[in-house]
Amino acid sequence: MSILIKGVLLNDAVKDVYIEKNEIRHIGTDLQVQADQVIDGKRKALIPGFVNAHTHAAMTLFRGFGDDMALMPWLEQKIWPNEDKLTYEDMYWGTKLACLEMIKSGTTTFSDMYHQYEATADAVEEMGMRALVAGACFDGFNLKLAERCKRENEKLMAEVVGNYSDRIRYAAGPHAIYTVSGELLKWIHSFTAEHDAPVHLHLAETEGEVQDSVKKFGLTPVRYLNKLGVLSPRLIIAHGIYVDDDEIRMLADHDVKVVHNPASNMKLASGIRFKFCEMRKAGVTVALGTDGCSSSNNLDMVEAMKLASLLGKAWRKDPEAIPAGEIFKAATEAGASAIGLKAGRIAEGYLADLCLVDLNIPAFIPNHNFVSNLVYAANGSCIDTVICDGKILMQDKKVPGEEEIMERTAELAYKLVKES
Ligand SMILES: N[C@@H](CCSC[C@H]1O[C@@H](n2cnc3c(=O)[nH]cnc32)[C@H](O)[C@@H]1O)C(=O)O
Ligand SMILES: [Zn+2]
Repeated sequence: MSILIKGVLLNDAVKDVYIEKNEIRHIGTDLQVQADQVIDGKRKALIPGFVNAHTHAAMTLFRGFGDDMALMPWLEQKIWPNEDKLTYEDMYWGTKLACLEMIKSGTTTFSDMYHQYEATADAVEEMGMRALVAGACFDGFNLKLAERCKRENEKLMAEVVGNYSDRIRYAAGPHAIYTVSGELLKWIHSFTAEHDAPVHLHLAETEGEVQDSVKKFGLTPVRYLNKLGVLSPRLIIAHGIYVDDDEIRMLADHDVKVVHNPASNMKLASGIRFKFCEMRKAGVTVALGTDGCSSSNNLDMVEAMKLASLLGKAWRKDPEAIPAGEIFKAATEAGASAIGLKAGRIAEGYLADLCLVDLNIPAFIPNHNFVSNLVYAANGSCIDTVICDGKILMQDKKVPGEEEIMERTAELAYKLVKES
């Protein structure tokens, strides 16, 4: 299987890009190669596929449900009681809708933390995307439940993870420090060290979480994790809003990855002063995510880039903070490196996870500065073609089977919420 993209705009020059199997093989001008498929890149730009580094895919089912609430009442009153009722079918179709939405807005990889590992993985497998799927758990500081979480993760590793293609990888998914005991966090740290797997955790998301952490553990969230000995390069923390300078240094020293979720942080009013610049300066890998569709309420990484950049400028009163090129890197290269993928860049030898952007729309006219237009002027609907793992997932803005996915998910979500 090979693809030749002819005459496409790439970093301000017109290039040909040749893809063989799942890799970018050659980048040049006027490449004379035979390919199974040829894509005309005229009036299109080539970018790496986005990496949505924190989401709960099947939360598409709860889009528009439980709006305008703060994190804890939203989770406790609206989300958790309904998540308990999710069936395999709900999860599978909810994830398919998330994949559809992500493909349509240029995301090729996402890092997920939700229920029912297999339902998520089955949907991702069929949609052709890449995902880091977390074996999510919380023990509520209950020893019996902690044991259950351990057995579930062991079982996933022994019997489930290997059934999927290498587009799907396993992470452990302890939910947060207010729902998961220190003992379980430590167990997860050593279990994942043995298997060299990432750990995906919500951390330092609200002021309330920090206050509770100080009350309960005598330490702020990052210091608490440091004391438990679970900070590592495999740890991916979502949110990380409430961290001081010493904690940023701890994150940098242990090469912990941080995911900024601007839409969710603003909608739940969790906090706006995400320290993007300080973290980058300290050498922390900062990726970008949307979070789930009940707090986001979409999975559009183009929109997330704009929100992150503008929010960062606004609270600092500094228009020079987080320029377009920097947030574009967070949404691509940093996301890929956070989850350990050789992707997020267009270079020979990198994974063929790519998007063609339609330049024939008002947001790209004039095109003095492509990255500026992409971040500040466009939204996810500018994406025309998506390639993941060397296969075309969308062409001319059409994804095969999209009508069925929308119909099925709408029905299931309606039933779920109506019965709540
Ligand atoms: N309770 C599950 C695992 C949790 S999945 C991840 C959870 O994170 C929830 N969630 C979504 N967004 C956020 C957020 O911003 N902060 C904290 N939790 C969130 C989501 O609704 C879901 O319940 C089990 O042990 O089987
Ligand atoms: Zn989340």
